[in-house]
Amino acid sequence: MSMSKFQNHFCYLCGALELKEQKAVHSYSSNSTTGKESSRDKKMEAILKSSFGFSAFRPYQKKVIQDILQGKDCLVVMATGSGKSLCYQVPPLVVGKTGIVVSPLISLMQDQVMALKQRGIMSEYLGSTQTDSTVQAKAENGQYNILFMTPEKACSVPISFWSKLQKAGICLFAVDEAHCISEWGHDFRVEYNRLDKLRDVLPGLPFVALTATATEKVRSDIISSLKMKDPQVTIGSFDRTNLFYGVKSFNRGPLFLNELVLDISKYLASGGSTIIYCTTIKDVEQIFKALEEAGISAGIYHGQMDKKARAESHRLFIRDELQIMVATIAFGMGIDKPNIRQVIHYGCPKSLESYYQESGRCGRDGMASVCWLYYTRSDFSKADFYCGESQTENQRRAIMESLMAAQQYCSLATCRRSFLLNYFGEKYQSDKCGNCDNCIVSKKERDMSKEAFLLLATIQSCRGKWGLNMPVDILRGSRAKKILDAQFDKLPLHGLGREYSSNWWKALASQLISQGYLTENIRDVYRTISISAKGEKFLNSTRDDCQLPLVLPVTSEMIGESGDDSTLIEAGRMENLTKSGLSEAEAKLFQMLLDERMKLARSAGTAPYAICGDLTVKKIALTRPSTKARLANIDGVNQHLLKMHGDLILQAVKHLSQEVGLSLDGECKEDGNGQCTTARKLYTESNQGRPLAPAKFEAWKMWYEDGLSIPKIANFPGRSAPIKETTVSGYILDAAQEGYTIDWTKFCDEIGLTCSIFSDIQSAVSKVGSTDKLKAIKDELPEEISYAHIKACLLMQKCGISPESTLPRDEKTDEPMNVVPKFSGSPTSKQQKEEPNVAAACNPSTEEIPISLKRQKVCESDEENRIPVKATVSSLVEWLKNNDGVTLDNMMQNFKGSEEESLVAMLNALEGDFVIYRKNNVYKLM
Ligand SMILES: Nc1ncnc2c1ncn2[C@@H]1O[C@H](COP(=O)(O)OP(=O)(O)OP(=O)(O)O)[C@@H](O)[C@H]1O
Repeated sequence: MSMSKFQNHFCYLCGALELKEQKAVHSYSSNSTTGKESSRDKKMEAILKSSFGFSAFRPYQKKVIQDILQGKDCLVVMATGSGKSLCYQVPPLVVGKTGIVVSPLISLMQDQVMALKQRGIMSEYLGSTQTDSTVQAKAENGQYNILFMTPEKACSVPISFWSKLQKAGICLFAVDEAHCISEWGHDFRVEYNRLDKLRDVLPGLPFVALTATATEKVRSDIISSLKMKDPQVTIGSFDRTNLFYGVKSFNRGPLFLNELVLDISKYLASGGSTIIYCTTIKDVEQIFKALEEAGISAGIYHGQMDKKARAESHRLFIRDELQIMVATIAFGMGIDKPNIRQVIHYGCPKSLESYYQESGRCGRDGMASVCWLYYTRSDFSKADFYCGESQTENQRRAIMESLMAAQQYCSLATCRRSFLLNYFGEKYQSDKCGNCDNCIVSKKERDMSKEAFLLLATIQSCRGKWGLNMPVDILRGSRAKKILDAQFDKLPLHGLGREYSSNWWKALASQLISQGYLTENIRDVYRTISISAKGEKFLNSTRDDCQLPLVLPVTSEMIGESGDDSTLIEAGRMENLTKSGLSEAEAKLFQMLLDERMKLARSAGTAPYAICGDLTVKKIALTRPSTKARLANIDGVNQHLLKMHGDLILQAVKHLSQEVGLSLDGECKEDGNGQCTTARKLYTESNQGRPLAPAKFEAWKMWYEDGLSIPKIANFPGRSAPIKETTVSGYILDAAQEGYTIDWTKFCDEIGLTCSIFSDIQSAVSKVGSTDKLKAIKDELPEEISYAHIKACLLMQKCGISPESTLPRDEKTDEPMNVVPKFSGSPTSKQQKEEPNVAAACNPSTEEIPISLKRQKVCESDEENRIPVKATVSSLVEWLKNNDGVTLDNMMQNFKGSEEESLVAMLNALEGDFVIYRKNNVYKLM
């Protein structure tokens, strides 16, 4: 499609959809203002955190997921890296059915399956390279949350596969890279055209098409090809705000190669990945060799390599074993690596469409990343090469127009982002984005009216019959045959522009084209240049004694020539971008944590980004969490990551922070969507008691600090064999005995020690007459009263813990507690206190003092009303069930009997366990 057609289609597309989008946005916001989120919406949000680790949906994601869940067909056109995949990944987890995703490349599917598995999501792919013969059978039984398929496979599996899967449960059929359906798309795939056959096989199933590039023609092709019914069309912005755009002109040769290698070696230190795209295999090999000679290991990828070598190169790059990839654009669509920090184009690409796509492969995780384009003037004369296979004049014109747009982008003196977005039909609100070389480098400007006059006058003399080379050569005083033949050497202007290079004059011409003084015309694969009406006006108004000023920016190609020596600020340097917002020590820690992640990925046989994203590592470096709860609250940390690697990460954070001299639980300086708040110390070293046996200490730590329940500790993964729950509760009691703080309310709640059991144990002790022989006491009691109950009861009395405010009321009898003073001796003043003891340590120095407990009626309702309500883990969860979305203040209002610290401890424990999650300091149930 020609550039102008492309633009027109795009404008139409955006215009036509504006209304629909506005409606969607409106209905969405009015829903949200009612504050009544449906339970499905709540589940979506909970899954976003627990499975993906994210605290907020990106624009359009929620709307698309809601549409899919309502069974609607959807067409989603959103920029590369905007998060389209999440739109088909969340619904299967919400409804507990399989989502089918058709994807064009096996390598792409394998990478996605790898990343999903790291999130604990059941996922597999079916395609020619699948070696596990059980996958298909498991798939049809609905064992996967997400099943990827090549289009060939989707069309060739027997109908029985689909009918079985329908029985097991299927919730969507997604077609990724849906532009492959259309012959107008840039990657047409015949097999995609046969997917519509599945419409009849899977009636009523929502079909979801997703792509990053779709003109109106492609969009309607997708809709009709997939027989979509009244699809919901969502079009996101094409602005990749985290990408820096920069352009540099260069001269081919060893000098520039040295400069490039030097630049690359600087980037290496920052740890990010780089792709260098070349326009020819020769360039790929040359750069690869230059890097190799400088001792920099890089990957190489081009169409003439065999399949195996290409796959290996791809694998090493994806897994961060190689930081740099030098490639032709054959290294393309299968790149799903979110942490590419830099894409360099060595040579101008053939169109702005391909540049947007290729450069868009960096920064998919949203972190600051850079796109540099290096061009030489000779790149712009490759039209006949690109037109080589085109059949018609129209096709050739389209290719020429695309190349001219890319050339215009290179020569631009104004905001590059604004130019790019305008080209794709999206209006950019401002003249300056502040994140491209032209916006951040203050360019020198000067009056170039004299030079403009010379150039325009010479072009006028050529009468529009020539391209730009001829007038430039005339000005430079060339005596080439073509000049002599045309007698241009006789022109008075001949040789008047010798003081500037050809490229300088061409750079001036580019500016005069973009300002409308010159016009480029296409004639087959040739371009000619002529004066526009504006240019003529300028020429006519200029006389010897009076020349109107024409102030133009000195572009990078002009720098260094006759007075145009303005200095360019080094802009868009990666090392500055990735480490922005980090202090020197934090940057060091960030790098160390990236290395740790690499080790973890190697041992897990996966890619580092699949463990967790760079942005998450950066947030860990900024906040340095000391507990699982704090780690869980970081954006990007999901339940699976915490379970599999949480302990290792916390250990690494602890010792690496120490190494660089940073304290734990630092404040996040990034906005982080409210993720990073001031840390609160829950306990100090002095809270801890005497040394304990490691197993006991570990059990206490997991229970009290990490907030795990007794059954969870007993069955904690990673132990060679589970231990008994009674052993765990025994360990915790031993810790309490040694002076370690424990939350008695929580403990009694977990072991089921109620008022009436407590009372029964007291009677038994009284009957036996001593606390020495536990067995004798046990024998006096019903079977269901365990040793743990007896031990806890005795220790509570020993530690002076008041049972009336600690123990839950007996559910069966609902009777008032009848605690009879059975033990002899007199209580200490501490023991007589009626204040609740929530998180109390047993004072190890306390002598065993038999105590006499007062007879009380604490469970009576009037008494209950008088005593402020105190939270237990279960009562807190129950309350959150009915009051989802509450702040700590709300909780303190409700549980007036609980100290803030105790509430925070419980919340942290629940958060670390992924029972609840916190977003902007509002707590919600998962
Ligand atoms: N809500 C979110 N919050 C934070 N990060 C997110 C969110 N949604 C997606 N991401 C991250 O954004 C990155 C890009 O997402 P994704 O791969 O889905 O992009 P895409 O639109 O499919 O891109 P492409 O067109 O290149 O395939 C991934 O690293 C993903 O984990």
